[in-house]
Amino acid sequence: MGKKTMTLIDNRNGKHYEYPILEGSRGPAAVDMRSFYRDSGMFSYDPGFTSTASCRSEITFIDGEKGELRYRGIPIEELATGHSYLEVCHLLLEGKLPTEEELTALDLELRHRAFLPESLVKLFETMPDNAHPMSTLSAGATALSAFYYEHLKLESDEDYREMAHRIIAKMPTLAAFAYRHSLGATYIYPDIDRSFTENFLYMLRAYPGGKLHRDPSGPREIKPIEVQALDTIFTLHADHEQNASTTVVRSVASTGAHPYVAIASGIAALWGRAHGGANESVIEQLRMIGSVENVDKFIARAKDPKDPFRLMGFGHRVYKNFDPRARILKTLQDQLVEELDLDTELMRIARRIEEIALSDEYFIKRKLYPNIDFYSGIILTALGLPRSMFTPVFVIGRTVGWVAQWIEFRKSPEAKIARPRQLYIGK
Ligand SMILES: CC(=O)SCCNC(=O)CCNC(=O)[C@H](O)C(C)(C)COP(=O)(O)OP(=O)(O)OC[C@H]1O[C@@H](n2cnc3c(N)ncnc32)[C@H](O)[C@@H]1OP(=O)(O)O
Ligand SMILES: O=C([O-])CC(=O)C(=O)O
Repeated sequence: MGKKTMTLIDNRNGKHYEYPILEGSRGPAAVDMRSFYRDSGMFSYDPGFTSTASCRSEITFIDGEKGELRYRGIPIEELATGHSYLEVCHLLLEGKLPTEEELTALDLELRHRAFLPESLVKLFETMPDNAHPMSTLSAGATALSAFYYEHLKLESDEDYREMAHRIIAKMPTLAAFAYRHSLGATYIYPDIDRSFTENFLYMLRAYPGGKLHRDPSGPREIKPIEVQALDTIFTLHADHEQNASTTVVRSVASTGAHPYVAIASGIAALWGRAHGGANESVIEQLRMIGSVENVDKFIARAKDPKDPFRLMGFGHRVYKNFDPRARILKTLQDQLVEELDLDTELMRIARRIEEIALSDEYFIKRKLYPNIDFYSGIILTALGLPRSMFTPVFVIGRTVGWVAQWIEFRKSPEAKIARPRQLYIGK
């Protein structure tokens, strides 16, 4: 039996084009549309890429209507409750969860690679006092490309692994140094005896000499429950298919640039309020709302088309249902409320917003639900992180996703330079 084909018609001139139906496909995407666009000279106009797939990927699956998320086929709920962030890193990079030996090897490798080249540390000194940690972090990631220029040419799987592990391991150190620089505080170097996640809290909290103490007004002991909560937060942020920052990472990859520069570009893209920067804005907004009694007033503002005010942490391009990560964070908040002394007033405001929004015609019609950024800030605050470090935490968690997507792109036989067309409307 011959291959099945589909006929597409260019309705500008009635010309017919015939293409083989892709194996296993159903519906309108059954043929490779690129052939049609190429042969007919047509292209689609899709600002914001609302319905354009830029790649095929095996890494992350989202069903936005149902509110489902899976990394390499495993539901996020299972990963967040039953596996560590390092296991998730292995899963994303290698396509499977690690054995015990593989996990130990990855853990040791990341501990050893957490240190920054000493002269890179001087870069932080060139930044203005009070620089936002996201500026410094993005500059630091770019600078790494100069120190590890050899990663421009990757040949073996081992080369790819080394490149990936190096940047994943160094990102918490870059973020912690960026933060300490913004305070004018002495840098605390990674402690090889501490795990990936604990080390980050340690580098943020310790005094020079590495001491931690129980003084509630100063750096405090790191509780295992804090490490576990932050580890879960890293897992929830680890990947999210072709979001804006990952799209930037893949676009930069498509020109053949250094992987660490692509990741620095991802950091820049993540910073904006419409994307990862929303986690910082949510807390600002909850504080601005101030009390449960004021919630209605701000909901009314969010609905007013003439008012630019938007509810931060609400809405998502793909989820037309509750973001499953927000659900997990909400449960985590309930579990931590006593032990971590969460800000219950902010929690009450957040829950009231959610309650009103989910029963309001405006939000229902537009399918606007809380996203991951809505609930993360309250937990991060209880962990002692200032607002300016919320998006850097997102960066630390997401670095593995960016790297995995970069590698998938570079190894794909379909990889092409990212180069959309435009509709010219000028003279
Ligand atoms: C990790 C992440 O990146 S998750 C996203 C984090 N960002 C935020 O939380 C910021 C607030 N949310 C938003 O700005 C948007 O919902 C985005 C950027 C996340 C998604 O944007 P898009 O998919 O392009 O949706 P778009 O902006 O077209 O919104 C669709 C409609 O919902 C409304 N809407 C979307 N989000 C909100 C919101 N947070 N508050 C009030 N109204 C909203 C829009 O005004 C628009 O209404 P209209 O149809 O009457 O014009
Ligand atoms: O997928 C998106 O558009 C944004 C998002 O939730 C993420 O990057 O985690």
